[in-house]
Amino acid sequence: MAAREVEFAQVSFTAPGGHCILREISLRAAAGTTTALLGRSGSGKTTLLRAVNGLVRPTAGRVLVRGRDVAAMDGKALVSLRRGVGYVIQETGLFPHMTLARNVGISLDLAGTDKGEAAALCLEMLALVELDASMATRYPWQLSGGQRQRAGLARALAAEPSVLLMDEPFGALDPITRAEMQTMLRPLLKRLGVTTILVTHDLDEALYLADRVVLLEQGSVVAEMAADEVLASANPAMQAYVAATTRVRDTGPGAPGILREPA
Ligand SMILES: Nc1ncnc2c1ncn2[C@@H]1O[C@H](COP(=O)(O)OP(=O)(O)OP(=O)(O)O)[C@@H](O)[C@H]1O
Repeated sequence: MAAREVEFAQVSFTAPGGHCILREISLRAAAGTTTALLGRSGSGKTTLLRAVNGLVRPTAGRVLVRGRDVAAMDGKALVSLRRGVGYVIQETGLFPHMTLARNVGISLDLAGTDKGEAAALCLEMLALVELDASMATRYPWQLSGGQRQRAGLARALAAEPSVLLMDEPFGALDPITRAEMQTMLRPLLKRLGVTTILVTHDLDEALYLADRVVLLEQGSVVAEMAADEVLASANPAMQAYVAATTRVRDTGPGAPGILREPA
């Protein structure tokens, strides 16, 4: 069986006010696979994702990254964990006062990488996400949204993480740029063999990028399956999600491709 890079074991999280946000979630992400977290707004996707890098501490259960319990980690161990766990968010989190080269190189600086080597690695990272080397001297505000997302991804990958967390990374992009990003990302994730957990509201994105798909409702997992099983799934929650988010779906050869209302 493939190694389990990330494992949630009976993870619950109750916010200080008593609001139960995650309920006994048990999931496993095998090394090198991509798992998409789907679910309506407020279902707990981001909270679950942030439990992997220790930004959220479960009130019960354990989150294991490569077999190590994140909750048991102290300051130093957490810093080292986060170095191995890339984090990409919709707002990119790029530092506005730093050029792309510095933004991308920041994890290398922190790791004490030699300056010349870091500069070469930055260019390598930009090439990896298909950004021209001339972008290295630009500031984030001198880039388009799609270029900023590529830079955010380059920064996350620079530290060679074994786990990559992506929280609606392309949510703010226009459909064409979003599709370009997905096309770039899919082979890249496979090539790097990074274990990815992706939060998305976009079913097509989940089906295109992920090996496994998990559906959350009110903090509980209500469906979990291989991506290629989703459209034909007999799981009522998954069926309802697919129906509610789909207006056009090619149902095979000769499909009319016309717009239809969700059931
Ligand atoms: N630290 C916290 N304290 C209190 N409530 C919280 C906290 N973090 C999240 N919540 C609440 O937990 C619920 C789940 O939030 P979360 O951001 O995980 O959902 P989500 O599925 O990612 O939503 P979206 O798709 O809109 O980003 C929401 O009701 C949110 O208001």
